[in-house]
Amino acid sequence: MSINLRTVYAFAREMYPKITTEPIQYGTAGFRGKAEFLDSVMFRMGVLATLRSRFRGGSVIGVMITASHNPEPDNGVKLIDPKGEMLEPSWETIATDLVNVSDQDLEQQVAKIIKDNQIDVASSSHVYVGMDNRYHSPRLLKAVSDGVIALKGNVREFGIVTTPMMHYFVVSANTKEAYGKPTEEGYYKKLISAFEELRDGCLEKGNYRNYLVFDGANGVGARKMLQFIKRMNKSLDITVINQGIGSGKINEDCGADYVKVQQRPPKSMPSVEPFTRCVSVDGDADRVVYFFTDDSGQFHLLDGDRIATLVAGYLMDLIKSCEINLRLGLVQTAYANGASTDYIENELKVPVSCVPTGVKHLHHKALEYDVGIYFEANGHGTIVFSDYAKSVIAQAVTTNPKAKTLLLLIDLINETVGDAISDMLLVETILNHKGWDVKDWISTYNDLPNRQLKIKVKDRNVITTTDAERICVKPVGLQDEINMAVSNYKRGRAFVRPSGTEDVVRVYAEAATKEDTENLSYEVGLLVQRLAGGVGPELTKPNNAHL
Ligand SMILES: CC(=O)N[C@H]1[C@@H](OP(=O)(O)O)O[C@H](CO)[C@@H](O)[C@@H]1O
Ligand SMILES: [Mg+2]
Repeated sequence: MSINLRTVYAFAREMYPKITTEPIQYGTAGFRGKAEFLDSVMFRMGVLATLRSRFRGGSVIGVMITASHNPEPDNGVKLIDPKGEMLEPSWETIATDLVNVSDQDLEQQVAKIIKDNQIDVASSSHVYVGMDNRYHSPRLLKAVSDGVIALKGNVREFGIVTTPMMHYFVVSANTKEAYGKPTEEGYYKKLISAFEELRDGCLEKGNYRNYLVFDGANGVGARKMLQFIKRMNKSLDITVINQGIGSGKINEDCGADYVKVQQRPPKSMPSVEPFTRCVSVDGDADRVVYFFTDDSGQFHLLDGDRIATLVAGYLMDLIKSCEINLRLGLVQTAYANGASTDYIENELKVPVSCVPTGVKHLHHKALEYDVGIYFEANGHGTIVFSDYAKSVIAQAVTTNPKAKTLLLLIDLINETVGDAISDMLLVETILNHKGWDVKDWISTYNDLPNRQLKIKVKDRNVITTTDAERICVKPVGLQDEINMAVSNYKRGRAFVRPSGTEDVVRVYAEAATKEDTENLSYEVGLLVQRLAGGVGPELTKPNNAHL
């Protein structure tokens, strides 16, 4: 097979010209931005995925087109490596360089990647591509596929799928189907069979009821949940809201990010019995949070930290009862509620570590344990089992029937990446086995009140951080001022960092009371505006501000 790089250049210039010189960076979760500027980025990512596949000996590389929790006009793209991990960091730089060169320099840049990485361009290449349900996604998917075709790679289009489904397809294909069948039906079948076997016909137990409300964020998660319901043997009774039909916009006033950050139910929430379990996922269904309203109308959130602690407690007990010895560990980020970290360390007595934001960091750290549980507070996470853990569990099944539950859990969990639907089915399994309702679940510890703010600044990269983003290094002096502010609040903690997905600086604050939290976040927000070049509107002063 011969490849003429001229064709790539001609293709790009004719069909996907670069229409902006604004630099774009491969961030926390790939490239993100306004959809109208992304055609050339998509074409080039198709090209890069093809090269990456050749570099990895013809293994399947995945490309997912989505902007996850971002508003509807945004879109984005991320690459999935052969084992289902996020793209290797050194290739993030290659990706950034490739999308930022001019059309004229594209041919030379592609040649450079081939040369630097000694890629055999005549070898075979396989790329899987999928997209969320944004109206501009089909156009962008075509651009990715054209990028693959320009380099004579093989492309398989999966249409509208969730991000975790794409990870599952890639791993299934690269393990020659040992992980599952790389099809939509294969995915449903794997999860549903494990879930139903774990229920074993027992749909309600103790305080656990079989009913829940599912907020699909008007995204792909809603569509897929409806497909799950069709295939499940009534093992869960689910009402799906924000299905993405009609006028609802993706993530607008609904979905996991809205519910977590605003700390309130989606605007379109129907009236339900107090204490009904409600679930919200984000636009590409890789995050999940639970929430409920009590009998006085008060909203309560059960976020990623709650899911992580529930899973850790349950798995620890189960492993113990199987009489096997496995090293279990939990990974969080700085956004984890301080009360959850205390609970993990002091009550569960499980080792816990803190890493920078972004699933790639959490996943990597979790691989150090036999059973590694990782969740971002926003509900993005999963559990990974080492090969050693899997063999010990498989061995235990021969002598202890309880180990069968562990084996089924491994099938239910999408180990490749955080998966909102798989995580939800896991939580439902655990609550069902324990006979727990949301009151039992939330009573394990009390969250510290917390608040996140987004601050607009001229250039968010003036902020740099260290110690898993908990300490701000630049601008000089900002951290000292934050420390001073924090010292005035009981159980106070605050940090700032530039977002990797939005053009904002994020402020996080927690403290013993809601009032203190509001004040602390406001104070730190003002500090960022003053010392890091704030350009946004004046911050709203909390009612009780003492400043
Ligand atoms: C505070 C927060 O929720 N940050 C999110 C958000 O990253 P930022 O870099 O903070 O924009 O999007 C990431 C991708 O979805 C997710 O991994 C991360 O947790
Ligand atoms: Mg997402």
